[in-house]
Amino acid sequence: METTRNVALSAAGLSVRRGKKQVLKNLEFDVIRGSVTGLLGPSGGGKTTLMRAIVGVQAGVIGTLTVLGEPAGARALRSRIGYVTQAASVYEDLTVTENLRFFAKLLGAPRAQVARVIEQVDLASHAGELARNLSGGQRSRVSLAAALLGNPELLVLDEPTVGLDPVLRVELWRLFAELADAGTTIIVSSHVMDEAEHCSRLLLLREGELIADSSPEALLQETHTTDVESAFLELVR
Ligand SMILES: Nc1ncnc2c1ncn2[C@@H]1O[C@H](COP(=O)(O)OP(=O)(O)OP(=O)(O)O)[C@@H](O)[C@H]1O
Repeated sequence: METTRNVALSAAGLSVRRGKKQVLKNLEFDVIRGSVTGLLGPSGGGKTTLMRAIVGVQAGVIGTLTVLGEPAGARALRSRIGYVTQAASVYEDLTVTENLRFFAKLLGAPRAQVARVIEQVDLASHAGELARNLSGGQRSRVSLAAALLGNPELLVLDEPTVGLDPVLRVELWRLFAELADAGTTIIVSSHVMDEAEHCSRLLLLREGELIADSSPEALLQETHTTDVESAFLELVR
């Protein structure tokens, strides 16, 4: 049994209805602080909806969802959570540094953190470039850098590795591991099953249901498979 202090997230009887459709169905899980949890599953499975519920921007949430000891959506959580959506939010006519200075000001984060977060996402050589001239992957890293300002305790990242080349992908996973080692809890979604190996814990969502809640190693063992893609296929058979 985990102590409450060690639990970053706790969901019980968590359901979400969007329009006529029930898109999350009675989810039950805990996430331990300082872990990297992968939210995996096919498109439309409910990953983004679950992330939106965790950060408190999803309507129609039923059940219990406790985040860092507070009910999801509580005002006190705003500065404690960093959220990166699939669509990068950057100002086109500002440079990378100017974008981050702006976000630091909004958050009340020290300006001195700007250079650090730019370094963390490997954009130092592009710091003076206008956002409009960046590639898609570079823009999404600006959003990630903004989410790192203020040292949030929980990072919620929706498909952060989409559009990145393999080298950058590996570097980003290394950064996530370092942040987790330092105590940050990370929830990261992906529909690339291979990325599961970088997570300490996997939550597999399919059509709104949690079909696995396991470590990558245990999942492979339980399903007698050698990769997460095959494990997933085995589970849905
Ligand atoms: N605004 C909305 N109104 C009604 N239903 C929605 C809305 N947005 C998403 N849905 C439905 O909710 C379900 C889950 O969508 P969600 O975006 O959470 O899935 P996902 O696993 O993140 O998919 P993807 O990997 O494609 O981003 C889908 O069936 C989708 O059609």
